[in-house]
Amino acid sequence: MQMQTTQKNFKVGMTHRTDMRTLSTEEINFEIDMCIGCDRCMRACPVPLSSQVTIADLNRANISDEITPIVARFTDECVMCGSCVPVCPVDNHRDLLMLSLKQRLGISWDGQVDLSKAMGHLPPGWDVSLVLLCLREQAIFRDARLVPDNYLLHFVATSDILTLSSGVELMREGEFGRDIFFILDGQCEVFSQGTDQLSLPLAVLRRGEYIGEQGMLTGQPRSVTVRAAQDRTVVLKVPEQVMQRLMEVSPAVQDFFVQLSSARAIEDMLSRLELFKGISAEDIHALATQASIQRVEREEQLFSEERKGKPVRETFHLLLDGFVRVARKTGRSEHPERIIAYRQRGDYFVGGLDMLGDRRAVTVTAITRVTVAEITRVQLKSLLTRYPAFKERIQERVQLYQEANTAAHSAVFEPFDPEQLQQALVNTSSAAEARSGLHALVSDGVVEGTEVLVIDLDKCIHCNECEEACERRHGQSRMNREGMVVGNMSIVTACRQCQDPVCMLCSRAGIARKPSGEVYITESCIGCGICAERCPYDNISIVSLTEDENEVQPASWQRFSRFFSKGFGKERGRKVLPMAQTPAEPGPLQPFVNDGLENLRKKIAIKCDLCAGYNNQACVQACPTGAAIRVNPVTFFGSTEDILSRKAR
Ligand SMILES: Nc1ncnc2c1ncn2[C@@H]1O[C@@H]2COP(=O)(O)O[C@H]2[C@H]1O
Repeated sequence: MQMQTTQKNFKVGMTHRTDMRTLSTEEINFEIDMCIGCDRCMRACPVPLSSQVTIADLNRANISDEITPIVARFTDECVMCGSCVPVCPVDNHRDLLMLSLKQRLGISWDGQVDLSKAMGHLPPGWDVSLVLLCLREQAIFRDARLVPDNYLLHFVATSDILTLSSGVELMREGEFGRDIFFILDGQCEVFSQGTDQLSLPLAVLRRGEYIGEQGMLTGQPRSVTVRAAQDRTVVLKVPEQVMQRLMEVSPAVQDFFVQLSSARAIEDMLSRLELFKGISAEDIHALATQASIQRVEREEQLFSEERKGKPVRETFHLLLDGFVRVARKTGRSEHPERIIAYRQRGDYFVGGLDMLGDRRAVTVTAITRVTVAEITRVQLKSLLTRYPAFKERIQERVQLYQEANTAAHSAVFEPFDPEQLQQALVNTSSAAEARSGLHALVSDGVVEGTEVLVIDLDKCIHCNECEEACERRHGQSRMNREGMVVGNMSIVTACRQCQDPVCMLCSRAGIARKPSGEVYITESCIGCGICAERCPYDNISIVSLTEDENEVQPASWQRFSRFFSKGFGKERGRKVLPMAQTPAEPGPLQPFVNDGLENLRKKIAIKCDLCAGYNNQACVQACPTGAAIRVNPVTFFGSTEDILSRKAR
């Protein structure tokens, strides 16, 4: 028996696992010896194909070269959710055994490519080699040693080739979308929506350039509108998961792509900021390309008081996306930190907020996943010297920040207008109460949502109609009306449709987002539970589609399916399949549908999708007193720029 030892890249779709390690050959043999063949792991496995594979097949594959095509496919489809581990009576690490198989088999992009779908959409006169030639014009694909032809072929095979007539819209400003578009031929015009419905032309993009990376990387709505500017403009529309897969199999592409894309995002953001008005396009371009980018995870610090005096204090930090908390240590054990402010995408720090202030450091912590650009002291100083108006604006801003810091000593979040919260229907008895409520909203991440369901407790008669209507419509209630109480409002426990939903990091595209913002479960979902684990707010549940968790009965899925196909848009009690009731765009990823295996699905995720596909929301509609309403929490705050300009008035 010859075991291959080559270690292939195995990161794909597994960013949720931080506890992975490679098993040695001795450990693999030990684990297989321990296995009693009870098959409980296979029954717990959510991958539909697991019904066709036995544990004996997997054990054989683990210790020999006997790998059947179905075991190879199952290994590729394993999402490393870990469902197999807790059910094992002998405490085997079946997940790590699957990992070792994945390593031995390598990535599926090394294998054969099925180009039939791509061939069907080629424009007249085009062939696959021309598509590859055009893709090689993209800076990130230029080096064939980093991205071999076979990877590009897989890339094309799992994407869509579109041929557009002049004027056809590729994306609209403000809509959500996570696909990226590579221009293969022709050109596209980029517009920003000005006032009075006037479009402001920003740029023309040509073959060799790409569009839509900001939505893909940050989850934010499209920053501009893009239309084809020539007849027969040919673009490759690449789903997020396919781009992620390419970046994972070729990490060098990832570094290059993130660097290029961040430079564009910074340039875009700097040229829109009031602070940078009057600075030349060349200087903004130079700042953007030289800035360094940092990805900060939830609850990690961007910088802290302990780093006082370190270079960070002289750096300009620009938040490209996400939310942060700005605080200062109190030295008291019961309230160790005092929150001074919350900052979001587009906000910035100069020398850690206090360059000209009391020179005391602050601690800045990510509340959500954050991307931050750092502009160094040298670059900043050069701007301050060459642009007096910029220097003046910085000084004004720092002064305002300092005032906000001083106000923070009264234990309230100063740059907040309680009237605004009142307008947003929160009727609190005092401004201080509103402010402490605001702290709760931010700390609990409510502000991260785009659509939050709240219940006005003054109007609520506790009839539970909202939850029951949800259950009637979807078969399972997707909400719990009890949640955090702020003033007289209850923040319902239900999906808030986050700005940058971490649940959407699904390698199977089991969750997608409609252009209008609703995040919904797609037909590709297998209920592996990774999204539920990722959701910081516990707003996703997994339901079994079988009669008995331990007895897999494909027939019950078929029964659900029948109701699904008949029950479009109708309320059918408990029997409706709990996923979006429309063929909502964007749909599931092609490789995971239409292969017949959906009939073997065992579980599915459920979450509130704002009743996608219906013309009203069951909970809001059913409330007899009008207590249940939807609000956009970001309107509670405004950006720091808004807040400071209000203060200055
Ligand atoms: N000023 C600009 N010039 C050229 N392209 C842009 C500009 N601003 C944004 N874009 C691109 O247009 C895309 C719109 O969608 P995204 O925000 O996802 O990503 C954006 C960028 O790819």
